[in-house]
Amino acid sequence: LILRLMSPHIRKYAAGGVCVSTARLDGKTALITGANTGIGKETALDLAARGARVILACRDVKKGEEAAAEIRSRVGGAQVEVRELDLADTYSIRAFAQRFLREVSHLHILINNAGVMMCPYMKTADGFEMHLGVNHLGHFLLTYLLIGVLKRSAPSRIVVVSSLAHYFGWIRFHDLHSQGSYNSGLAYCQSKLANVLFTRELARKLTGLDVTVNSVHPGTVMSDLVRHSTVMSLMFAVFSVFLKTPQEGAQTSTYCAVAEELHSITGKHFSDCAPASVAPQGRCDETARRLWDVSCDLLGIEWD
Ligand SMILES: NC(=O)C1=CN([C@@H]2O[C@H](COP(=O)(O)OP(=O)(O)OC[C@H]3O[C@@H](n4cnc5c(N)ncnc54)[C@H](OP(=O)(O)O)[C@@H]3O)[C@@H](O)[C@H]2O)C=CC1
Ligand SMILES: CC1=C(/C=C/C(C)=C/C=C/C(C)=C/C=O)C(C)(C)CCC1
Repeated sequence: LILRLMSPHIRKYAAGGVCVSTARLDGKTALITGANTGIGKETALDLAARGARVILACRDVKKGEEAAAEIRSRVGGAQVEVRELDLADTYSIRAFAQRFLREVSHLHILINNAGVMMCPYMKTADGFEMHLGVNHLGHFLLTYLLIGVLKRSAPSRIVVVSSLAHYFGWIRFHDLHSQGSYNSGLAYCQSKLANVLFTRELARKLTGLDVTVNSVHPGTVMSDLVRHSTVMSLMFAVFSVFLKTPQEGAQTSTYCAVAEELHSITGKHFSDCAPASVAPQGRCDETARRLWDVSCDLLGIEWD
């Protein structure tokens, strides 16, 4: 009964920061990975409502089309398109980028949102551990392939959806793919720390080019992310009143993508539409550079 009485107050508190920017995005193009559900879908809806052409990059085109139809029904005149992208397969990422670059001339907002959490030990098509492969390496390659169009479209922004979970991660350079020992929670935390370190190093490399990159903790959000963990699914069900809705969880991604006051802010981390602190292991330039070099080697690319 107490919880029920308190519920509206808890909900108001749990909802967190709101993006109050009224910035319009008419004539702008945005690309969001994993936009068929959860935080990505709500971010896509918000950007579409601001007038952007929004490309939903999804591994399951059918699910993507369902999300696009929902967005069109909620936002009159929404310009949303679905393209196939499986971040667990570098062939798919390259095919996606090739088609994208053929069909789309500008890209003003890239949101690296897709993610997998606490899955059983699995490898991507290229033999990368799934968390590292999808959450970090897949987005690393995608960003590499799209950096030219982002530069040509400047001012442009990259938003990397990381997590507070990066605090509990460290980069295990001696066993990046967890072949020696695997803990699904730690593998997730490692990949979210990689997101923060990637943001840091990319921001350094893009200095002066009017392409910014910031990372985000969306909050603890009720979504399909916990699908692989029974314990987490139960916790989410029990604590649901404390969790953000996906719409609330999308606020900080949207804020980093559109807020006027962030036009020249880069290499920073945000939560609840405000600057947030980064764990010490996420502030180490040497680790960021080392991870960058290892990622290039694994993907067979050169990116200075
Ligand atoms: N929910 C939370 O509490 C928190 C979430 N985050 C981060 O927010 C981001 C969004 O998560 P959220 O919306 O909660 O989770 P969801 O599980 O609802 O959404 C994740 C999205 O990523 C997609 N995805 C997974 N694997 C791949 C792949 N191989 N290729 C392409 N797309 C893929 C999923 O597609 P499909 O539907 O086909 O599986 C889905 O669209 C993630 O990066 C997550 O780490 C961070 C902190 C907390
Ligand atoms: C125990 C507990 C909570 C549960 C937290 C959980 C389950 C966090 C999950 C975080 C995730 C999934 C991060 C992803 O990057 C709440 C709701 C804060 C309320 C207070 C007690």
